Amino acid sequence: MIALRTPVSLRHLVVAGGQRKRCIGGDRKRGRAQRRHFAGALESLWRHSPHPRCSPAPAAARQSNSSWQPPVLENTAFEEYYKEQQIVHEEEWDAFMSVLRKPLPATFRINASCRFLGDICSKLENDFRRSLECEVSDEYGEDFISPLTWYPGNLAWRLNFSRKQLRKTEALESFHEFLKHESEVGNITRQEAVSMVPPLFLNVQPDHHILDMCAAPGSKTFQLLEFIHQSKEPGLLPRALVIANDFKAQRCDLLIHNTKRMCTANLIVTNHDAQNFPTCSLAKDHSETDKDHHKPQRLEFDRVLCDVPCSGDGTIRKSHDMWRKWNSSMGNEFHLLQVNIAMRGIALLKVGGRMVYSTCSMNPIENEAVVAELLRRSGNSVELLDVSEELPELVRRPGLSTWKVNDRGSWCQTHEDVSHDRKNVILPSMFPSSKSTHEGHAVYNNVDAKLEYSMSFSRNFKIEEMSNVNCDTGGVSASISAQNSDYTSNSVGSKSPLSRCMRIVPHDQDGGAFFIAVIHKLSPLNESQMTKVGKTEHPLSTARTVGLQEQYQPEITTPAKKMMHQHGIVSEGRGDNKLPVEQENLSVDNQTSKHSNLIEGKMETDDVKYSQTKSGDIIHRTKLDRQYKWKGIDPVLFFEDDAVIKNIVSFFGIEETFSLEGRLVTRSTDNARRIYYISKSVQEILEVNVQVGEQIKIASVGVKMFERHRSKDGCSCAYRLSYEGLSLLFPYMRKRILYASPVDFKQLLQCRTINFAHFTDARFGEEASSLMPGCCVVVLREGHQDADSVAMDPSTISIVCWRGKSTMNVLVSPPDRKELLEYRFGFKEFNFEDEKPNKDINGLDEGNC
Ligand SMILES: C[S@@+](CC[C@H](N)C(=O)[O-])C[C@H]1O[C@@H](n2cnc3c(N)ncnc32)[C@H](O)[C@@H]1O
Repeated sequence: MIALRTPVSLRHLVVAGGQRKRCIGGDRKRGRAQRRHFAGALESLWRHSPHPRCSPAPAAARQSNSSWQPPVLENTAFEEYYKEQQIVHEEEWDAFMSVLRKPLPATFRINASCRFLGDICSKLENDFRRSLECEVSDEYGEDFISPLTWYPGNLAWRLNFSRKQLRKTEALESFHEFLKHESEVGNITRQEAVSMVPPLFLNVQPDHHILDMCAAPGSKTFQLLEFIHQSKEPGLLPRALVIANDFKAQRCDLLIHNTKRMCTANLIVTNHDAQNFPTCSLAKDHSETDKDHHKPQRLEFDRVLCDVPCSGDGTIRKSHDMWRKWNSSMGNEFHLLQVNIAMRGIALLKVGGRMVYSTCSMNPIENEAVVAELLRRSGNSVELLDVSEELPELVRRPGLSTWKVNDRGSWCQTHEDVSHDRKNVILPSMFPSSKSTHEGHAVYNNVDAKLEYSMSFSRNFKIEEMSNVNCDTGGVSASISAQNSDYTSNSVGSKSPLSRCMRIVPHDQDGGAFFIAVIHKLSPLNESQMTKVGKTEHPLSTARTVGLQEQYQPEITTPAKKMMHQHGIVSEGRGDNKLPVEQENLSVDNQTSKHSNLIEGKMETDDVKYSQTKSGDIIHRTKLDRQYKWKGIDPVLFFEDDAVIKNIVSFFGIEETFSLEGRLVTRSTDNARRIYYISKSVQEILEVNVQVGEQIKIASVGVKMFERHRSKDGCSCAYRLSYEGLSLLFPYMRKRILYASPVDFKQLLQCRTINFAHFTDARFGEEASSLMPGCCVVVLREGHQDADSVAMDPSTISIVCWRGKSTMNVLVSPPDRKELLEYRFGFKEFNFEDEKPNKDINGLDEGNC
């Protein structure tokens, strides 16, 4: 049996009230909005609760805010619009609408490349699936938690309740805590099931260069990173790389924060309008003189994910606001931006490469109309792939072949129906009709529109079942394909094979809605197609469209935003050398983490004069900043200070086989406080970028590997290791390594600081005390005979520590320590919430244990 933790709901109201006191100026407004939001949330919980006891009295919510209104899950315009568009069959309409009003089941994905994959899966199966089942099966059914059958490797799971119910149900508290913690350390990503689909259709390989054009908040980027890191050996990096881009700087911050959990050297986060994502072509004369012919001469990608900004009405089940906001012009407003972004994606795609176009909208103007336009513009350079054999268990429907365009309440079948003064807003490309002169497309003229129509309601159809459909688009000359955008026909159905697009509809699998199309590039775009990509003007400027998107999309909300604030996350390259106030005010915490930069403060110094390059100095850098073309973003600089590198190499005993040349970077205003490590593939891109005059605006790159400290313990190396980069470097380290017994290792994780004399294994205490002060690595000693076998064993557990005057101090964040304690030692009671940060690395000498 379950019971709602009513006090939690009340606590939310109290918190909201409490915030009011603290609010000043504009924040007061936000406080009011938040209270309204909480009241709405309570009411919504009440409405949707499957259990009468889950019903906090709406009166209580009303008391807190007199303007409280129950959420209205209705919108007549929405219903009329989609009925007219026939996005589902008439008989299905009620089922469709009723599912839209139900809470969305919570779903999550396990990180395929995480270290404790087996432990997490077994915990899910044993601790939660079996044991919780008896407790909650009355309410949520026997299968209250089950894997999504279509997701490879049983790595994605679905719950029989929404995220809200998960938060509010007492019996699920430990499960909720588990999900929160695992998300924080990067083992789990809480993501809507349908949103997991597009990356799966990219068929990513370990050597692929991948562009994620509109990437924030980064759940799909994270998936792509998982794919490329799945089969890595300890210390070896894949050849692949991901460039994750987003136009909005604030959303780039979120993207950086979320992808940091992956600790990857193979990621570049960029901040461009995807419509104009740079090509970075090297001049011909340069490529001819370049000896290394394997180096990229132009930025091109094997895979492009084009998950474009959209009206987002496919998320209506979780964004209740959408019911109120939705109007029929939303889809129209995004259409051309989507076409332009996707055309840029096609231009950047290698011949033979795959691009996935996707939206979380149900609107054909943002979906099939965009794909049809891409096919028209690209002519025989691309084909729409039939992927019906891939992910066969995923229930999906074919794309529509007919739709209409609604302009201010009037329906138009063709562009000719559009009133004269609206013709530049309602574009020809929004209509299915086109008189394609394209031979390849002409093949589809034979397809009976009725056949496609009826097929659009059958599930998981096979393209082969369509007798006369042929996807060969070859043999069309460039001059013919250049004429493809001809919209003069009066026919209503599209001539493109749009049934190959995929629509995921909410009532098929009790999820959200999504649209996916997979495009294969057959030959380079010709010049006129390329020019068109650059020249198309939107009746709405990009700024306006982004503004629209802000309006329609839920803001980056609380938990993630709060975390970013707590951890002082900003785009690493943005700003003016200033840390956020919160971060600056943090006194030294002796933890480092992939989630935070908390180690700053006393362990680092700004008064060390640092030479950026062999010849450079601070003045040189300031000049460089002034020259740098991207305002507000710090340039990425290759770290080439030989003296510092030699010192680090010798201090930690880093083997020559670990490539450092050209693989260390820093940011210009960072004063080389942090040094990041990049993969070979990233290095090559950065080199090309330098050669082409910094065309790529880089917000974040690589994995943090070294951080400068300012300890006065007498350490001979100015840098310490970062836990984020440890797994990569450790197999190549020969010095500064200590081996602790399980008892001492566990104690270190629990206490953070231990006096040398207090280790259970006295010999370990002596070894620690005889080590020179400074950063070191403590390895869990278990069954290993020699250093080589330890280093190359992927299951080796090691942590970054600081050997102080008389103590050993752990430099690992609380969530990471919790993870190690739980999965390595089965210790579940570790609660770090109340843990106070240590004030000072020297103060640690008192020792906590
Ligand atoms: C649908 S969301 C992407 C979701 C993301 N792929 C994920 O799975 O987490 C669309 C994103 O596009 C970004 N965006 C909007 N206009 C853009 C543009 N012109 N170029 C690049 N990104 C843009 C928005 O900031 C937003 O983060």
